[in-house]
Amino acid sequence: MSESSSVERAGEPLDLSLSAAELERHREHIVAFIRNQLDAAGVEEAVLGLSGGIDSTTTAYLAVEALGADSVHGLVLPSEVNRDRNMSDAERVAETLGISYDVIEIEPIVDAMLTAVPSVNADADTSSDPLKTAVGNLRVRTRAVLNYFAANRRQALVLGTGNRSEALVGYFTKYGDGAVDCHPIANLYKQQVRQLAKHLGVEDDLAEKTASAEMWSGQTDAEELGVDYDTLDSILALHVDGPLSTSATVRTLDVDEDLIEHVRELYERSAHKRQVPPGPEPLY
Ligand SMILES: Nc1ncnc2c1ncn2[C@@H]1O[C@H](COP(=O)(O)OP(=O)(O)OC[C@H]2O[C@@H]([n+]3cccc(C(=O)O)c3)[C@H](O)[C@@H]2O)[C@@H](O)[C@H]1O
Ligand SMILES: Nc1ncnc2c1ncn2[C@@H]1O[C@H](COP(=O)(O)OP(=O)(O)OP(=O)(O)O)[C@@H](O)[C@H]1O
Ligand SMILES: [Mg+2]
Repeated sequence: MSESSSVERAGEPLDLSLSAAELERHREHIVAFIRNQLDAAGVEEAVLGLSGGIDSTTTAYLAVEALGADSVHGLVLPSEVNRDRNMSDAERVAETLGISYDVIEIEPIVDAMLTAVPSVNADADTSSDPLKTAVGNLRVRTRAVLNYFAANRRQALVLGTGNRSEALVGYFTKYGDGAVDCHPIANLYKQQVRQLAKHLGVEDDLAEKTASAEMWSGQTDAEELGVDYDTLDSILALHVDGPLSTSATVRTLDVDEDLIEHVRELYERSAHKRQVPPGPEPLY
């Protein structure tokens, strides 16, 4: 990766866009998937976290199509680092869809946990790694606890919002936003999620919003990953999911070889997040 820019971009990203007919097939396939997941679990409701971002918005639209508005419940869970605009967008999504939702401030819960940890004092500098990531992940895992409390209470499943791009590079918190019962949009690369969102009627300002995990102020996915999603998706499709060699991927996308290696390393290092936690072989 070059030193000059913190976000690498391909000269010629791959066009992964789906045709209208393909988008319609994905829509039907995912809607059927959600219904099947609930049927198999013997429950009638689903809950999901609403962040105002495109992954949760798209998943919420699909869930309402699958189950009806009365069977979907949203959790809007602001922390001190969430932008107000994103939280009001999350509420806008719930209101547009006509689903019930709770707004629960998570910072007091996070603060209580940090206060309870002896080695983290109240004045600790949480703005630099590794504490910054640890606290960010604590916020994400606090949301998972609240999502499961809602699911237990309502006899519901927790819908995840992970897409294919995030899953392949491990860009999620293990047992945080990864702690869910199923991921309806798991087959779609990030740019295809945006496309499906527009196809479903999600407003453009939501569909085109810059992706952010909002684990700390000012975080964007592209800056942290070191690559923008169109480029990341292209490398994943050609080289990680697909058969192209490093050099062929470099030529096709007009990117540095270092960037391909960076993405492959993210993929390999995050294998543990895509697996069930292992134990030793049985001993007889
Ligand atoms: N090889 C290995 N085998 C088994 N387990 C391994 C392991 N390496 C680490 N681990 C375990 O995994 C932990 C690290 O994983 P984890 O706790 O997830 O932490 P980590 O991967 O360091 O951080 C989460 C990343 O996901 C991003 N994120 C999180 C949430 C949402 C979004 C979003 O897009 O919205 C993005 C976040 O910005 C950050 O870059 C280690 O502390 C260790 O417990
Ligand atoms: N403040 C929040 N309140 C409730 N749920 C949240 C909040 N922040 C994140 N989440 C949950 O965690 C998921 C993962 O966050 P992520 O940022 O990857 O997705 P997104 O916000 O929907 O889309 P984008 O990646 O484009 O920002 C969200 O889809 C949502 O379900
Ligand atoms: Mg987000």
